[in-house]
Amino acid sequence: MSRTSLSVVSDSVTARAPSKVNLHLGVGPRRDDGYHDLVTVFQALSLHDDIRVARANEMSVTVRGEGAASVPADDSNLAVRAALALADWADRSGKVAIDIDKTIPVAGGMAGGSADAAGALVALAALWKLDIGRDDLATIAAGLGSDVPFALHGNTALGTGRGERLMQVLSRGEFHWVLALARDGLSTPAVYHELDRLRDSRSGECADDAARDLLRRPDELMQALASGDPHAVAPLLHNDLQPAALSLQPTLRRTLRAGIDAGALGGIVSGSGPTCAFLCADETGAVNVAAELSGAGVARSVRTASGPAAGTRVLGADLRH
Ligand SMILES: C[C@@](CO)(OP(=O)(O)O)[C@H](O)COP(=O)(O)OP(=O)(O)OC[C@H]1O[C@@H](n2ccc(N)nc2=O)[C@H](O)[C@@H]1O
Ligand SMILES: Nc1ncnc2c1ncn2[C@@H]1O[C@H](COP(=O)(O)OP(=O)(O)O)[C@@H](O)[C@H]1O
Repeated sequence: MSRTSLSVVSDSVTARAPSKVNLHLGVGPRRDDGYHDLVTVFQALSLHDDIRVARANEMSVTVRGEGAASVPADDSNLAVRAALALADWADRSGKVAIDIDKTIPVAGGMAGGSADAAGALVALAALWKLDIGRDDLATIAAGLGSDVPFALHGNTALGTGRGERLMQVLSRGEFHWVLALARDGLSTPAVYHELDRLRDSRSGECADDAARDLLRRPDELMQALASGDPHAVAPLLHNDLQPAALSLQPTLRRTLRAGIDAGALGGIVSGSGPTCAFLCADETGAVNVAAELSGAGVARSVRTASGPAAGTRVLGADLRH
């Protein structure tokens, strides 16, 4: 090894973190700690955020891109919380400048904040050259939010517990999606709360049998994913949070209908919403559906994306000799 390469120092590292859609989201009754047990199938999508971390004299965060104005630029930013949690694990100071380039809609049900947290963890582990295993990283991630472990993991996975316990799901080929971004976001706790309210108003306490049913593993969907056939997957898309999201934002019904009318195989509210995700037969189909949806005036903006996408990974480091 030459003397030059021995003294190479990375000044900054950039990580890319994916968004997600829940192809299946089964939600159990509210637990005593306020969370809900889930059985969910996550798929990571190509729509991503880039998170750059650089050595600095103090902690700072800047956010640009999609919805940047509504993202906190203080200690409540999930990427800052992630940096502080990792610094604590490594027993070092968290003096870094974090720069987030957002493409994932904020408060859109696509886990953008979780992606930024995962990006900060992966980029900083590389910048600081930490000897940290996947399990420790996943434990720190789960402490930051239920969706953060999946943002690290990527691909397609079955999530249980709060959504933080993951098992890889076999998914063949590439799936093509159209995403209809809404004008206003939806708060995740508010949507879970609305689901509880709707369930309570229907039947009082959730019976044990009914709760077990809600948390059944979606085997048919998992077989369809393994077949790689979007026609088989589309009718099996399911989201228990969808009625709650529609109750809080009734105009989403029109968006869902417009996507199907435009030729999508299936449409669903993504997680807690309000982004609507449409599964299409192929890439050309997705481009056509996106064009028609854009013209229908039912969304703030329309994107195409593919999945499964890789988990959070380092893109590159800026080196100083
Ligand atoms: C709904 C989902 C579906 O994947 O994603 P989004 O649509 O928000 O992206 C997730 O469950 C969101 O996960 P995440 O956004 O990480 O939530 P957390 O920070 O852990 O929790 C925020 C709040 O959501 C509610 N919550 C979250 C997860 C869960 N299993 N049960 C819950 O009841 C709780 O009210 C909690 O206080
Ligand atoms: N880095 C971040 N990016 C986006 N939102 C963040 C971030 N840090 C904190 N937040 C807060 O988290 C909330 C949820 O954002 P987000 O993760 O984008 O949506 P969702 O939970 O619907 O997937 C936002 O309203 C925002 O106030």
